[in-house]
Amino acid sequence: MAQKRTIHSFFTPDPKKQRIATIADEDETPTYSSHNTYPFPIRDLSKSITKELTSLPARPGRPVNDQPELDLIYFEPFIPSYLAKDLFRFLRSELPFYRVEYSIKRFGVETQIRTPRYTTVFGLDHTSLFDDDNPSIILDARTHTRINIGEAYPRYSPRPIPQCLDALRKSTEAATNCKFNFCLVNYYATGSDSISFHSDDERFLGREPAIASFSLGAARDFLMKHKPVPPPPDGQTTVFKQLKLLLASGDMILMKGKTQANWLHSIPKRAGKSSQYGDGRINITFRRAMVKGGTDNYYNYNVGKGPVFRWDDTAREMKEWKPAPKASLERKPITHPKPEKDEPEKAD
Ligand SMILES: O=C(O)CCC(=O)C(=O)O
Ligand SMILES: [Fe+2]
Repeated sequence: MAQKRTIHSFFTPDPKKQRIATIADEDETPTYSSHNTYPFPIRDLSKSITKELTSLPARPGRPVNDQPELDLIYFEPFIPSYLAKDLFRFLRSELPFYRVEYSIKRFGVETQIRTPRYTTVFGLDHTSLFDDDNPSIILDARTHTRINIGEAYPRYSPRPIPQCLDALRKSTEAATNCKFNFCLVNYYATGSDSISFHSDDERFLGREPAIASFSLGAARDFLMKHKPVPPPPDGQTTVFKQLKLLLASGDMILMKGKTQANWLHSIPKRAGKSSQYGDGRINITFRRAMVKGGTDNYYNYNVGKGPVFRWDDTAREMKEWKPAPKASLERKPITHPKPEKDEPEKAD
């Protein structure tokens, strides 16, 4: 059910409120979303920000549908800029990222592909549910009986959407009247990171999928072009215009209807000056996968089997992240079980 919106929610909030609603509220003890599939616990948004997300979008969306089979709603912005800036920094610091490599057959030759951006993903397809009381348990969505995760999802164990992204998912669902069970995140570290022309038209998304796509951080061009069409028998060719939208921090594009079946989109590499955020940009997409194959596909291409990366605020870049080594048995003071007074609490 869509939440009811008040008229004032369509205006940018009053600047006084901006100071109160900070992401990491100093007076609040932080809480975390934890799960056995997460490399580390993921910090939750403060209560005030979580509440503020329920009153979005900052502006109503405008339809962009002036070309054949193009069906977009453009929220400019969905998230007001002061909040988008905090959310960008928060998510960049708190989420685990991956730089996935995989191989595909290109013209019959096995080719190694390195994804030219950092990615991460959370969610579970429509056939299953995380148990609300114990998210390490997955239930069959129809019968609500426990499923064997290793049998149903043999390659990757699904990850629940952490609170910091789930709050935005709920707000997006209320604003669009669409349902989403997946959240994919891209981090473009510099202008050299990109995504090439593609459409999100996988069968596991069902017919006419709706995809909500958020931008945070540096502005980047979003290009759209129509898929090639066979020439009609009368020889007349339709001319499609290519679209170029400069996506700014806080903007959201809802792609729906026939868009994915007929149009391609990309974020090309870009040269030139950095914005106030440096070159970093986060893209968040909410989607709805219908079958188990979709879950496997999303984890395979957005998490993979490689190392975890985490933002390092001193180095100001993503660094490979490794769990802190556990104190090994040999290092435990077996002969003197009581630690010395000035021994640090943690061995590592
Ligand atoms: O970064 C973006 O705006 C687009 C990302 C995208 O198209 C995708 O992840 O499928
Ligand atoms: Fe896409």
